[in-house]
Amino acid sequence: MKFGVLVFPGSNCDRDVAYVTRDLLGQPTRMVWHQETDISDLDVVIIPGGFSYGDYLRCGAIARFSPVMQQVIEHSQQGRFIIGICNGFQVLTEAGLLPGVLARNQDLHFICDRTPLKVERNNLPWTQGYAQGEVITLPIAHGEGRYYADEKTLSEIEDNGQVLFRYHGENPNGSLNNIAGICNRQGNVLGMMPHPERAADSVLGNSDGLKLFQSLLGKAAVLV
Ligand SMILES: NC(=O)CC[C@H](N)C(=O)O
Repeated sequence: MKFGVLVFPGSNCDRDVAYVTRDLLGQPTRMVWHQETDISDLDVVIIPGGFSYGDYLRCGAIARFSPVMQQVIEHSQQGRFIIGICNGFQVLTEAGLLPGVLARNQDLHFICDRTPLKVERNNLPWTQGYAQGEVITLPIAHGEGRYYADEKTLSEIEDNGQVLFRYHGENPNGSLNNIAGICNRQGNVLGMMPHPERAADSVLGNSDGLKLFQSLLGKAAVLV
């Protein structure tokens, strides 16, 4: 399965995630500079964490205008897999590929921590390696992670089962309904604030994030 990791000026988790897909999982992986316009060779697009364009204005607000994003939108329309992690989640909401927004954390501080998460739904390629309701721990590191959506959107994503991960116990940033990760209606686009790539190698003492990438392997790239 071929993975592509988008690189914007200011991305800083791109190599970490490529280490997971290429070195830990042995999958072909290439870095995709944000000015590229042909990503048709990819099965999975990863939008990594970081500070794209310095995250001035609003996180992800400039990155979504990068040339590659038109191809990312087409990739999603074809039902192929896209995962946005942290800054990548922010880019996906800014691009309109996922509903809602990520606003400044409730206490206005940048948070760097480890947090328990509940897997809300395990019948998607992303999460099928986990048990339904399993509690895992992943690192978080963000200043704008407070998930917000208007009432109608929020009840739609809840009713459609689009919430895949919820903060368990303490809510670190004030996200509505403790939301930490959601997918689009079709399930092929996933955005999450926690960093699974930072908890994928057991040498780091926690590999709860590895299954997220592992679960995808061998799955049809196109969901209906
Ligand atoms: N780790 C990240 O991707 C951080 C995203 C963004 N810069 C924020 O602070 O919210």
